[in-house]
Amino acid sequence: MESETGALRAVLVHSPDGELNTLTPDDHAEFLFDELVWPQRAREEHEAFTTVLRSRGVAVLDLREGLAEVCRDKEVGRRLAAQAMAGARVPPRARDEVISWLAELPAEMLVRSLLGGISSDEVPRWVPGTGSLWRHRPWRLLDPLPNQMFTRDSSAWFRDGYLLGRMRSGARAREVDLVAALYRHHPWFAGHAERCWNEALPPSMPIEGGDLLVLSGRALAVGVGDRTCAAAVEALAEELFARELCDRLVVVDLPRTRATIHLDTLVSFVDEDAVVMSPELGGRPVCTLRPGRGGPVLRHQPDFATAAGEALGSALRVLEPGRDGGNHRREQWDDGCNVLAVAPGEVIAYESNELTNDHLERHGIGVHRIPGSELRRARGGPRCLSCPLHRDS
Ligand SMILES: NC(=O)NCCC[C@H](N)C(=O)O
Repeated sequence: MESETGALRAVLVHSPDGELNTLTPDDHAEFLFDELVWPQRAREEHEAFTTVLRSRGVAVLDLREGLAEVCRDKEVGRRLAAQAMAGARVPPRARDEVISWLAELPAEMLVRSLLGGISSDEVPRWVPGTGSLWRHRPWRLLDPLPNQMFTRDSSAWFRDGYLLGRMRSGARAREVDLVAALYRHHPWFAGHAERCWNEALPPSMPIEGGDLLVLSGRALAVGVGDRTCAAAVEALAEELFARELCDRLVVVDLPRTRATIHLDTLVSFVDEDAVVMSPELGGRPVCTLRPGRGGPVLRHQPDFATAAGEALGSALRVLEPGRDGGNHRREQWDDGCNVLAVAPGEVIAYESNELTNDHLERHGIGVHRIPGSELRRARGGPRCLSCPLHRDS
């Protein structure tokens, strides 16, 4: 992966399912959803998204199906069950038995439980250790993963390898275990097991894929804000520079608000030399990190466009829908700036963001408009819903 806009050849997605059904008015915020969504409609919207991808010749791997394939190997299934149970609400004396029960389920059912969560009363009575309170006061034994559909955040590909997310919120931490298992065991990724660029970085330093933009085969842009911390970026720079994978990080300081959780909520590439960008990003502090003898060397930059243009080697065209008037902040909240390029000058966007989409079309960008009335309630757009695995360079 050496760009954000080269013709998209393969992508990892996750079609939402049972994990959306389990949210309640009391806990949706804890799971980083601003509202409850209508699961069936969200699924249909997601299907509309993958239909466009397939119609453009993109190979689509669905995480749910891919995981079921890898869990047919019982050892892999057992390891995933054990990982899930390590953080689950299960009394210690029943843990091994519950792991064995899960590991023996058909692969599809195991995957459904890992994604959708488990209530204690779903565990069959014959599993030893599932005693009295267990039956009479059922509890959520394993939390669901309703944000798994935002495959952008749990991992990100750069060059011929990938970075695994270190998620800021516990509600998303387990997503990474599932993606890591897919990369380790699915035939699509044969030969890539050793290509995780940030394996050595500790989980205590959060970094999420939505904060990473691939500027070129030598440069990344990284947002530091609500989700990704400066320490993680510093460590990432050291790691990538030491491996000589990259020689420039453009680091953008993001506002810490719900509307601006990741860098890609404020900017995405729409063409080789063009971005759609919220005017809010324009005034943010930006610097570059480059390799130096005593560690990464920091240089302040006037703004994102200048720093990114320098990395690209040519001026960046900045399309700012709000500059023409109209209430762009409303659309930014609904992921107007979070579009997925399927080829240079051709993007997928939510249809409701009319001001932004019209602006892009006036500037020569082709826009595939998809429905997103339910999906956008979780604060993620088409870019968030996709993890590109391969693009033309
Ligand atoms: N890259 C992105 O902006 N991803 C969207 C993440 C939305 C999810 N509900 C979250 O708060 O993490």
